[in-house]
Amino acid sequence: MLTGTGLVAGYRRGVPVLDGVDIEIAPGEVVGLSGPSGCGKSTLARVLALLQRPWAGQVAVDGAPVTGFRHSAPREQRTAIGVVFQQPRPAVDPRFTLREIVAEPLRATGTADRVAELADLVGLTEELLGRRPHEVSDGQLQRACLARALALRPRYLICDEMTAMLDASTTASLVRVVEDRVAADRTGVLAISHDDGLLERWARRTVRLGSR
Ligand SMILES: Nc1ncnc2c1ncn2[C@@H]1O[C@H](COP(=O)(O)OP(=O)(O)OP(=O)(O)O)[C@@H](O)[C@H]1O
Repeated sequence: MLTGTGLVAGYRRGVPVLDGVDIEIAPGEVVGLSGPSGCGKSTLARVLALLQRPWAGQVAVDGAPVTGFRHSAPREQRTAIGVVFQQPRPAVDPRFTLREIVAEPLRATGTADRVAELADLVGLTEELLGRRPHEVSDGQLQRACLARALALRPRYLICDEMTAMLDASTTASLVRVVEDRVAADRTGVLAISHDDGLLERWARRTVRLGSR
């Protein structure tokens, strides 16, 4: 279980964006997260992905409380949680090929086979893997970002508006990739979206963050 308990987080002193949020994502479960623009969905995503330290409250991964965030997050906990953001371009190094982007988390273990397997999973051809971000579409780049997020077989996956910039067919295809991971590996998913229709189809239950 990936849990957040009593989470308080924000950017300006004394103005919390999250003010006591509780959330839990079980293995094999897709939890939707919706709410008006600015209510803190991405902030919650970053806290649960261990990329931002909450001011108060606790994140726990499979029962183990998280003590460090960002670079001080323990590797075992950091790699248990994959994350995909809305905009793929700021999330990648523009000098890398798609192959290098997908292979980034694998550098320590270094398996070329795994890159081929991941590319196949998300529908990237060998030819696309050789291109750089400016030579591919947003949808193709987002496929690479999803493959990168799945590279280390995370137990939890946070999709922060992953498909908001994409057309209906690419959206359906990426949602299918994630659904397959849920079915095959019992990955727990937090699916953040403005699109209530998408969450209705995708999530077993949806948590709504209030407006401020
Ligand atoms: N880096 C930052 N510095 C200062 N304020 C920020 C920062 N990031 C977000 N905020 C503010 O925190 C609040 C919550 O932002 P957040 O991105 O978490 O909301 P959201 O629900 O994901 O919004 P959206 O649906 O528009 O993406 C907003 O008022 C936003 O302006």
